[in-house]
Amino acid sequence: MAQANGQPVQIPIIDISGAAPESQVAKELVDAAVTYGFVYIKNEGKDIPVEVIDHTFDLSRKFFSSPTEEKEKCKILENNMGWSGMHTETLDAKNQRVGDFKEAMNFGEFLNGKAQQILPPALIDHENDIEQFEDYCFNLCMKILTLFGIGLEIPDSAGGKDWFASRHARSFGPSGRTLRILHYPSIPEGIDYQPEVDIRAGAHSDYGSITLLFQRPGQPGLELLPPSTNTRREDYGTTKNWTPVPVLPPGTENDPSPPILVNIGDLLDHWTKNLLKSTVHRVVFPKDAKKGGEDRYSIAYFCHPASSTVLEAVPSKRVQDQKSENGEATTAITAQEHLLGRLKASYLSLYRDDEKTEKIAAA
Ligand SMILES: O=C(O)CCC(=O)C(=O)O
Ligand SMILES: [Fe+2]
Repeated sequence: MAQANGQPVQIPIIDISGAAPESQVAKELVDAAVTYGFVYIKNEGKDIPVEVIDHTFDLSRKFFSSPTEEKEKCKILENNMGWSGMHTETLDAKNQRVGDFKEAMNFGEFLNGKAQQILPPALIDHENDIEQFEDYCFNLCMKILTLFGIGLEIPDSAGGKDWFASRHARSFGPSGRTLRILHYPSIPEGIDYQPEVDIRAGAHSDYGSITLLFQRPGQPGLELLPPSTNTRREDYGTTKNWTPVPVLPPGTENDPSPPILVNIGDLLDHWTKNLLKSTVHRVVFPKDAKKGGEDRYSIAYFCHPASSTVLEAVPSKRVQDQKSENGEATTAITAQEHLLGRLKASYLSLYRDDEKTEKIAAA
């Protein structure tokens, strides 16, 4: 396993399919979230059928190989839905020379099975499939959030195991939930590629409560900074603490599909007073990238509580015993305020004025 600061980093692989007692699984999940902010969920197709995942990757390939003029028709808007082309995002502007070597397509929430955005020609006939995949992801997130309720020992009198999950329920209204397909091309011939500064997705942490990440065998590139290394942002470009996150960690090589990675986002980190860690990660080119190599495709599902959720104190002793970063009680803001704060910090030019901010909030 890869080393960071001399310490082996071994992200746990957890089977949540019911083979092990729930309380044990919940404890392992919380421990992984506290130590690494990342955990692998063993994937034997019980929560999301393997063919559904494979089909979504097929659709992703179909979309990204469609003509640019078609993709332009669904260009990303201030509501965070749509297509963003190569180099349009720069996730770690301090340490990057050019924008990310990636293109992505964001799907916002579906309403009664219908997308609330323009779908590109390549996907227009697959609205149901995409909605079905989104639904599987949502249900898996609810299961994981329930396990967090158990693992953090929220008393039944305070809402118990449903405490987190219920605040994510669709019936509570809109949320920042986003399904994102990503394509990282291999390096085109003749480009002035500089491995020290050119990166597929710059260092960042995710914004929501939890993220699901689907990867493909033979398409590595994800790396994380273990929270224990306390790496400073200004050192992201040079630090040796970056640790590869393999697509197929030992023991999963023969599974029907790679494990699904789950990572904690900034909102859940904030909500739990930094007990569960929102870990910085990035996507790099393979070491021999100059020789071409495979394109990388991944799918991320960013789960958020309902926008109106007040991020009040979590009724868990373990969370309450946690000192806030500034030593004071965390002010209760809403999920929506939290997301807007993070979006504004990252995409200042896009969220320049309050009018746009309100549009996003209403989305
Ligand atoms: O593509 C990946 O493996 C990671 C993507 C990611 O971190 C993100 O979109 O937030
Ligand atoms: Fe991410």
